[in-house]
Amino acid sequence: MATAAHSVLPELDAGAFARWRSGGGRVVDLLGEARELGPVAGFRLGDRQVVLVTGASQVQQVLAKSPDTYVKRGHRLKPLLGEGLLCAAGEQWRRQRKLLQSQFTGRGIKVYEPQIRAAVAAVAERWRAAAAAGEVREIDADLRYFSLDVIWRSLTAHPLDPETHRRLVSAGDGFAAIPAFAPATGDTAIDFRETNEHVDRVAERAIALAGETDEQPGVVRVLLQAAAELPEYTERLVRDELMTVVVAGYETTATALSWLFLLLDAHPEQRDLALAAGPAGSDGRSAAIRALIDETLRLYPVAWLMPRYAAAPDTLDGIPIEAGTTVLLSPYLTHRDPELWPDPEEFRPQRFLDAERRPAPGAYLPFGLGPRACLGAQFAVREMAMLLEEVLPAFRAEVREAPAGAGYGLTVHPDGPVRAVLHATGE
Ligand code: HEM
Repeated sequence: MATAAHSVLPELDAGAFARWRSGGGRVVDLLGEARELGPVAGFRLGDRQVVLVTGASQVQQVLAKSPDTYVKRGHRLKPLLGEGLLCAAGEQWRRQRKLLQSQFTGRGIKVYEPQIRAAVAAVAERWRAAAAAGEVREIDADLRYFSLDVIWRSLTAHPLDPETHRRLVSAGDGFAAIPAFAPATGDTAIDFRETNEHVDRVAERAIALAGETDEQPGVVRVLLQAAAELPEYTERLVRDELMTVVVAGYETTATALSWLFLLLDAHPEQRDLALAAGPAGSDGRSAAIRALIDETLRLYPVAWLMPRYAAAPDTLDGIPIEAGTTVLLSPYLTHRDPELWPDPEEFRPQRFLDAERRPAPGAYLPFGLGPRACLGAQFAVREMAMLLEEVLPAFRAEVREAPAGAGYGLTVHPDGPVRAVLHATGE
């Protein structure tokens, strides 16, 4: 909460950034150091002021209460996704969001459930064969395939084909080259031509395939209708929006699922507890599975760093914020704040089952908060839950090779393949 008396921004000393940089440290370590200074803390990048906001009420203020003060300006994905929803701003963003919102409400996503179910069945079939053969599988690759298949089927009513899969995996390598926070690492411009070529071809294919079905799937239909009626919906914008949905929803969901299987491997009792919470399809089982998802996203909120730009002066926690300041929010650091989350490093899904202890506003934000919160949050949770409802009772994934740690790029991700043997358990 803003107070009348102004305090001074606690800042990392001038040498901290230089020391961190020359030591080849990770961005998360620098930010972790800043977080120790308080809920609102700063450091300087050359002549640029950066303010890290991790306190719950201040996060709430930036994202939910004052979204017109703290705006998105540019986006790390803009060279690839152009004016798509993730990168758009101002009035244009508002119009675009309104158009797609109806497709992603609780009711809107019901339409996609048969497509999700088909993608779940394909994973279960692959895992059944792998379990029978005792094969070691890269389950992170299976989960990426699954989340792409879900989006592709939802957009086009067709299963993912090998050509599209190949193009999207290549494009994904282009996205992976994007640093967590470009100014911090000083990286030079990346050449996105090849990635954009893949993205263009995939968008063309999505539109062509969606046109083959009589009943065009929701998102594509809505976009093509807009293109026919509204001059601002150019061919390029339709492409940007379609690819935004694919890109924003693919790696994020797959990465969250990879973390979930790694956490369950380290805490096998949590799988047993979730299955014991009630029979298949019961409310108890659903709530327990939802808690596994929520707790995974608390420890590993895939979009772990969200930049904003102060378009006007403001006060945060009594600290004046000048217009032009870069403001960083980190769900990852907020979710691991011991003042907000007891024993924050522990994987304890039960904390989400206790209705009396709802997180404070601003303390939990794996999907962001406020008007720019994730468009696909309900879709992502539904997709993850439908997969888990099917595969958790049927298989236990025994991880044979786990990555050494986390990579902190555009997403926080396991920094290597997750190799596992699947044991058929057949509930
Ligand atoms: C576990 C999975 C996911 C996570 C953790 C996640 C996280 C996020 C976060 C944190 C934001 C806000 C970024 C910011 O405020 O700067 C966001 C925005 C967005 N997400 Fe997701 N997301 C996920 C899945 C999806 C899916 C499945 C879709 C689409 C089907 C999607 C589409 C979008 C879009 C379009 C935006 C931009 C919204 C806007 O600016 O109006 N996301 N996501």
